[in-house]
Amino acid sequence: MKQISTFGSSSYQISDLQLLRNSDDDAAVARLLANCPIMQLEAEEAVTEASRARLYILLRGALSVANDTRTGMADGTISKILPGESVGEQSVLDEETNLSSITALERSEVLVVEADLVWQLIDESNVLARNLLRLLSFRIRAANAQLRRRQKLGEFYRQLSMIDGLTGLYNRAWLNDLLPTMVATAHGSNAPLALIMIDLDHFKKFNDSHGHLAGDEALRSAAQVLSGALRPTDFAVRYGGEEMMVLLPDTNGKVALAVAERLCERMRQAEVFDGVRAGGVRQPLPHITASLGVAILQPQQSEHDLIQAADAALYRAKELGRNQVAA
Ligand SMILES: Nc1nc2c(ncn2[C@@H]2O[C@H](COP(=O)(O)OP(=O)(O)OP(=O)(O)O)[C@@H](O)[C@H]2O)c(=O)[nH]1
Repeated sequence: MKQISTFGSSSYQISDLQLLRNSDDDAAVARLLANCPIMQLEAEEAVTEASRARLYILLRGALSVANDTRTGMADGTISKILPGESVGEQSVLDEETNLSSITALERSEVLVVEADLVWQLIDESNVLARNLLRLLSFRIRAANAQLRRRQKLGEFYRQLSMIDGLTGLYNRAWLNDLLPTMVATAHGSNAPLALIMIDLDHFKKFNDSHGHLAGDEALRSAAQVLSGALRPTDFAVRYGGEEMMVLLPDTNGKVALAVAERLCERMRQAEVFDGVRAGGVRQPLPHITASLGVAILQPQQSEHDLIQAADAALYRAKELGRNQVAA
């Protein structure tokens, strides 16, 4: 980076500098800038002493600015600065180190304005203050818009991380997040909460006989039975390998048992097909069955104990011969 002239001895005009455009008195502003150096950078050359609080106004070429490279706040944003635009306003206003790293994308010429002079310009000509306010307001709006986009994206990924990839049901992370709240809500409002634990029968044998991929298809069919048979206020969760769970808010024991019976029947009737074969023909596989255990949240009961109660009921259904419901 080498000095090639000063603003006063160059042919650049105040109108070339966005931050100083539309002043009442260009000549007065030009006088203040007269001794400011114009530095030349070769392509890929970095601005030296970029950390000093200074204003850099690009006159020719293009700069790349990577934000906040050393604070850990770096968000990977890289901006391209074009002639007339500036870098470093924020650090001058904050009287802090400039944490951007500035590099020339091609041979460039940069006007360097020291922080003291920026303040003098603000004091003596309100054009800089006015343009700075406009610029900062634009940046706040852009930053807010970016923040909103990121929040949306974050929420999207958060929700995605709560869904089981194979079945599309909620996963264990969702359960850990939501069940304590559901239990607390039920206790708080004295409303019943039912939990049905579902486990496919002899699933190991199914896998062994038809292959793991067919087993996956069976899990998907079972999940479809659950999602297709529930009210919008109910939730179906893949609890573990071939264990699933249904949560029914505002549902008493009698109704929960009826729902479990319905699920058991639909599970029995669900068709499972092999994966797509050559020629597109999908082979039907033997039907799967499931055992279901029903539990209703008792006063003072924790979510952990509620799950255990449903698990114990499921165990009884298995003991009684599988393909049935127990409470
Ligand atoms: N295909 C497939 N199989 C799975 C998946 N998760 C767990 N399994 C299988 O599910 C089987 C569960 O077997 P077990 O726990 O012995 O129970 P089971 O054979 O269903 O017998 P019972 O529950 O007593 O009726 C195991 O063979 C697991 O490998 C999965 O995502 N896909």
